[in-house]
Amino acid sequence: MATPVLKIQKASIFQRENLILSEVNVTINPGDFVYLIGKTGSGKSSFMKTLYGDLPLQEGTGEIVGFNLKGLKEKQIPFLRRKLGVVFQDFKLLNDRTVRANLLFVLKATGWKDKSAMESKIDDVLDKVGMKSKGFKYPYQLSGGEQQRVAIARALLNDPELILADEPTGNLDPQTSVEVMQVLQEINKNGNTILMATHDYALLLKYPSKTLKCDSNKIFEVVQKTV
Ligand SMILES: Nc1ncnc2c1ncn2[C@@H]1O[C@H](COP(=O)(O)OP(=O)(O)OP(=O)(O)O)[C@@H](O)[C@H]1O
Repeated sequence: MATPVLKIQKASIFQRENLILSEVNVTINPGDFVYLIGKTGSGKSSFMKTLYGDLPLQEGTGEIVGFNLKGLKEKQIPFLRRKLGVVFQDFKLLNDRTVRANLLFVLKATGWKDKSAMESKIDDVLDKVGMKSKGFKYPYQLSGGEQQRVAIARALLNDPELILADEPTGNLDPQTSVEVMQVLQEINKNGNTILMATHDYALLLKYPSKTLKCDSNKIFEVVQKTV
C-alpha cells in the first residue's frame, strides 16, 4: 500500500483555547477524492487550516505530504505549502495583474528561475483547467467560475501531493459549481489527490466519493445513501 498523503491520529484541534474537534483520525491515500462536510461552525475550515499549517496541531499526531504537523516550524510552512495546492472560496487572485502574471508570480516566489520552463508550466496548468486562451485577461475580466479555474491552475503549479479545497464552489451558482467540480474530477482522474470541504450536497450526490463529516466536535466517515 502506498504511503498516505495525510495521516492524522488522535488529534484535537483548537481555536485559541476552544476545543473545536477531538479524537480526529483521518487517513487520505494517493489518488483519493475526499469530501469534508458539516454545518457552519462545525470545524471544517479549522481542520483544513491545521493541514496547511495555519493552526498548530496541539494534540495527537499528524503527517502530511512528508511533514510532521506536530511541532511544525514557521520556516517549514512555505515548504509544506509548496507540496500542497490550496484553493479557497474567494479565489484570492491578484487583481493588478493578468492570469499568466498571477501564475508567474507564484512560480518565481517558489523558486522557479528558467523562463521557458515557467511559460510551459503555465500553459500546462491553464490547459488542465480549460483556460489556456484567457491567460492575458485580468481576474476582474473573468466570471467567478473562470477565476476559480485559475485558482485551481495556480494550485497545480508545483505538482502538489494533495490539494486542499475549502468551499471551492461556495461563491458560485449551481451550474458553474458543476463546471468547477468537473475540473476537480478531471484532475483527480489524472492522479491528483483532493480533499474538498463543501456545503454543497447536490455535488455530493452528483459526484459521490468518500465523505467525512464534522459534527459534535468529531470527524467521522459517512456512507452516502443512494436514492
Ligand atoms: N480565529 C478564530 N478564533 C476563535 N475562534 C474561531 C476562529 N475561527 C473560527 N473559530 C470558531 O471555530 C469554530 C469552527 O469554525 P470553522 O470556521 O472551522 O467552521 P466551518 O465548519 O469551517 O464553518 P463554515 O462552514 O461556516 O466555514 C466556530 O465555532 C468558530 O466560531
